[in-house]
Amino acid sequence: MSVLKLAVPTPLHTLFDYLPPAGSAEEALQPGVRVQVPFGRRKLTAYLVSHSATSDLEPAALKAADTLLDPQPLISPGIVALCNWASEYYQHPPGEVFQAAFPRLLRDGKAHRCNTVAGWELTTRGKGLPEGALARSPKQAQALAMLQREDQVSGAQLRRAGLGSAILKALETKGLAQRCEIQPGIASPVAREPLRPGPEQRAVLSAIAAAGDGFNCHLLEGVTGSGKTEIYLQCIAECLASGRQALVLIPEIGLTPQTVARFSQRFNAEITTLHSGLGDAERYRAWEAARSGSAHIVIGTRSAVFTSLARPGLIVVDEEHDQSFKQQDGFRYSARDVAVKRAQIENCPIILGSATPSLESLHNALQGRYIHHRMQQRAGNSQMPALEAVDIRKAPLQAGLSPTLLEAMQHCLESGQQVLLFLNRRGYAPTLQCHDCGWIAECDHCDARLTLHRRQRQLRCHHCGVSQPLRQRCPSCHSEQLLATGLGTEQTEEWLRRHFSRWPMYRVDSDSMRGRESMQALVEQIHGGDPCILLGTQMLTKGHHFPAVALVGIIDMDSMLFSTDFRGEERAAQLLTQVAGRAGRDEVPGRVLLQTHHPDNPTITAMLTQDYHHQAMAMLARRREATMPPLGYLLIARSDCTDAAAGEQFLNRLREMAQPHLPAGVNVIGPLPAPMQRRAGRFRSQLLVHTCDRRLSQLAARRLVQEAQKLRAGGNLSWSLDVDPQDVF
Ligand SMILES: Nc1ncnc2c1ncn2[C@@H]1O[C@H](COP(=O)(O)OP(=O)(O)OP(=O)(O)O)[C@@H](O)[C@H]1O
Ligand SMILES: [Zn+2]
Repeated sequence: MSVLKLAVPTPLHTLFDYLPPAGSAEEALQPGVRVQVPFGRRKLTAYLVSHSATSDLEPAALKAADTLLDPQPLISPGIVALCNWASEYYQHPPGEVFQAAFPRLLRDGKAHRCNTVAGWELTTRGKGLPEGALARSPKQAQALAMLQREDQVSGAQLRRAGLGSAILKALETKGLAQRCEIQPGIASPVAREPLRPGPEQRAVLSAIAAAGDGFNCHLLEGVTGSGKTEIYLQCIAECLASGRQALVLIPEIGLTPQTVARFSQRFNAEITTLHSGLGDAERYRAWEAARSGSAHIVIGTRSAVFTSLARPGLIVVDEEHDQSFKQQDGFRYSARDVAVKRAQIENCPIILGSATPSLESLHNALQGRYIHHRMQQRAGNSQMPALEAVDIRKAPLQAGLSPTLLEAMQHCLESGQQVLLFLNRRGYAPTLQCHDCGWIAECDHCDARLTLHRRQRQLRCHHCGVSQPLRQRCPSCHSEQLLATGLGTEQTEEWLRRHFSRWPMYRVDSDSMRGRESMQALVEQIHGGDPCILLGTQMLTKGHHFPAVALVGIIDMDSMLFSTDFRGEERAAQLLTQVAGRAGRDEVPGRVLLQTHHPDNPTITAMLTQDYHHQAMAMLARRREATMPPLGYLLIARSDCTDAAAGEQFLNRLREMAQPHLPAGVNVIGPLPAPMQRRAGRFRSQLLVHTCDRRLSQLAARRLVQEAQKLRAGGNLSWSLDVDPQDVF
């Protein structure tokens, strides 16, 4: 008897046993094929993981799968292995993990169709003809010559050459040509002239080449503007030349148009993009191009890491430190870490690139697990910008801007350059308060204040999305003295529009930049190089290359200090280095002004006196002392419930049940309320598990999930386990 072990998309942490569908051939049942199964009263699309000779179920209880949906697996054995690994490592239900490897239409059980194009090729007989044959019918001779030159030619290509189907049919009748299906773009891609690498780039390129095309993880730590993208491009050119595909992961959708443009300028190749902005049909087509091998380069955000490739040859993770690589709900995985595992499984090299590498990757590089490459100079003739703190204690601020910053802006704009201002808070003001009684506008569903959005005359919660009309009076004492306190981008924008009206001003945050097109249009404007003011949140900082920006102003540096999370200082240093790195990327030298009330704060002095690498080394030493990641391992079990007490009770029970099975060295802390305990009307608590050993951490993760499943969380309580969480407090 053969029993199928299936990953069925349910929240259960197990594979399910089914008998093969009636009449299905044994050899068709390969890992990775989709199978439709009866599940309760529903029909679900499941994925075959493995076979077994036996089942723990009684033979009578074993159901047969309904139908085999694919004649052969649509995902490669590497992706099957990757999903199995991820399900185990992240302790996430296998069915949901396998879903990540398929586009929605296929998850829903739709039949698979290739993106093929109808075309023609020569038969064996046709191939045997000498060049210049069929001279008596010139059109047929022309078609023959074309088919001899290129193995396969699409119908459209032939028609463009004036060769209609009648001519091809004539060749078919003579037994010289036959119809075929061609995968578009399969022709070999051509790389256009690369830039001449500088000395540092040359060293990196030859070190990467020397490591070979088997698995190796390269950490490319290169200061902002050092030309990391050029390294990716040249490595991709090598990969394509050897007939393989490259997968490039980037942090955010906002970056796609620019990145894709840089790649398509360099390569005459099929480039496909995968990101959350695609509709189901588009996503399916892009996925199919990657899977079938017709796309040479696949560029995508987080979830693209699970996309099957026909001939994987290289993986690049750009801005590898970026938090958006971590999925924060449902299947909580780190796309960067999954990518490294994938490269190992597929036995291909991977490049993790950043000016501000995560402490995890840096640690791995220092331990010798990754090959470490550094570039400390900017590419071409540009220099690293100069950083200065602006002490704003007692300074008269206008919309958050000090006289020093205003003067620098004026000077920069008048000399024809662009200014970039960074303020990581959207809206007009983060707080609305009654001056007479002290009432503060708070969200009814979250432990959070409402942000004032003045233009829309709304109060909005940035955590649950709820909004309400702006009130005229305090609901508590009816006073009209409502004060907007604190500063958001909308407020600074309003002021700048009045006082710097000579220059165009662009606000870039998730309120003003809805959709990919708006960002793309703006990027083009900025590249035009005319003087202007850019004001934005971190959306503006990520990886953009704006050659004309000469001044960067960090309006509220202090909001980046004093985080309680253990990753707080790492994030602040990364963000600041990235923002500062937008300045002076061309010939004009850059200047960065940091406005602060705490000029002597150690984070600020470190920023001013050391580069990111040195700060990171000091942070790593502190992590080592505290045995925190990457020198310790964390898990968080979370509960989420409309009833605060029930959630905490659940975690208490979980702790009691798991504790006796946990070996020494596993420390369980909590349950404690989550940092923002109430969010969108639900109360969140958490249990923190700390160990100094990855094996122990994995053991604890398995045990927690086992016990949590026994607890059968009922009603509206849900729980989750987060392996290698991003935030703790
Ligand atoms: N070898 C080279 N010769 C001349 N110019 C180069 C060279 N390499 C890169 N550049 C140019 O330097 C600029 C910065 O390069 P790039 O954007 O790749 O840097 P980066 O390291 O990716 O920066 P960031 O981390 O800030 O995104 C680009 O305009 C690029 O064209
Ligand atoms: Zn809310």
